[in-house]
Amino acid sequence: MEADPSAPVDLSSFCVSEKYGFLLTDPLTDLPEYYWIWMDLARNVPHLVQTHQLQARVAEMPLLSSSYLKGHRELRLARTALGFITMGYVWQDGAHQPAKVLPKVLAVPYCTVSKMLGLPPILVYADCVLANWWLRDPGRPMEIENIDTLFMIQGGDSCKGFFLVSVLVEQSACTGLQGLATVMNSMLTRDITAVQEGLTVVSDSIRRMAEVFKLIHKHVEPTMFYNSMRTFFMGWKDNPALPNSLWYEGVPEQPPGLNGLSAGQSSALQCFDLLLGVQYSDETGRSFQESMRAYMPPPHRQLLETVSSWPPLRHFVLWSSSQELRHSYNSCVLALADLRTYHLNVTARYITIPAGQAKLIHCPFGNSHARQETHGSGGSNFLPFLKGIRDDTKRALITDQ
Ligand code: HEM
Repeated sequence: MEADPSAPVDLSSFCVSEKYGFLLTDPLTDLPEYYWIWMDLARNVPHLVQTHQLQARVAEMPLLSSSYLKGHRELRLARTALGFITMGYVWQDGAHQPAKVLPKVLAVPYCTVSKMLGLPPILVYADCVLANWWLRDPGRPMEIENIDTLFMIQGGDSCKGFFLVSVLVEQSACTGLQGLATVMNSMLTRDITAVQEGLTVVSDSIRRMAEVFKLIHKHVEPTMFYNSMRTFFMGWKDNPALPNSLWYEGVPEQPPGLNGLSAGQSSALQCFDLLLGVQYSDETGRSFQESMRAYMPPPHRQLLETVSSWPPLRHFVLWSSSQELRHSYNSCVLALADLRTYHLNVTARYITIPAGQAKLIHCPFGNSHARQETHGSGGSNFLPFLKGIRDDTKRALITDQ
């Protein structure tokens, strides 16, 4: 879809809903009976991995046709189920002993469904967060006690907590996306007051995201995150444990090496960066952020392209000479920088500190942990990357000089 900056932005055309933002609206919880085996294995991944049975159970699976899947939500549920089975299958025996071949019964339908959705055949944020939730009581608000996951990986309640807190952070971004559309559309009509109001909505939403993010401390235990969950998030791009990537059996066109799961695959912060004109100064950081877009659903990717091709907000703020508008813009930039500072502190608690403890107890995984200390599951050398991107955010502030 080509961006047309003379026409107003309509978020629904990018599969962004008023109520749920980038989250999939009302994900289905079950597939047609024909696919019961996928759902059965996917729902039981933690137990089957724990007992080292998943690979054997996959080997017994029949090769199912994807052609009975109807509509977007069935495809998303099928993809999410196959994604959880795949991660469990590859990492069942630990970070040091991954499966090198994904068998045909899994690889073929997974690649087919992924192609239909325009996503790579690996578990991404759009699966395990955006499409992996349901409301226990649809009449009650979306709070952590009232939502649940469809699928999990190792890590018990911490895994559930990690996915659900991310769901709630995404939901908090929802009003910010409405604000973003207001800002973009009001720039077209040069309505300074409406741009300012839109920016206030965006910064309130980013602050709310940061507030909700704090729930992570209550619901995710650092050692569980570091020792149990992260292995299952790892991908097969530049991963020394899989030097030849993963072979998708029976698939004529082999996918390239694929990055592991990262919340960097969320479109929300990238959307706000593009709106505010945050420039990634470091080449590695820039290419990481850009590469993450291939792991986002195509309509969300298109929204990012549209925001990036819009007339720049920073120029508009400078052109307006309005102190109030400049203040609202700067307040938004600061809210985003604060969220990133908070996120950095979270990575210290969940990666740096447990990594130090693993070293002290002579972790048997040896080298595979050496990489896990410095690299995020998405594959970035995360500390300089996250610090750099936080500093880039601050640099977007409009000062008097
Ligand atoms: C235990 C909690 C978390 C940890 C340890 C963590 C860790 C990381 C790491 C290591 C990266 C670097 C990229 C990579 O290689 O994966 C990253 C990036 C990122 N994470 Fe998290 N993360 C956590 C939770 C979250 C949550 C809940 C969100 C929001 C939904 C989030 C949003 C992001 C974003 C947007 C990036 C890309 C960098 C940026 O735009 O600032 N993270 N995270």
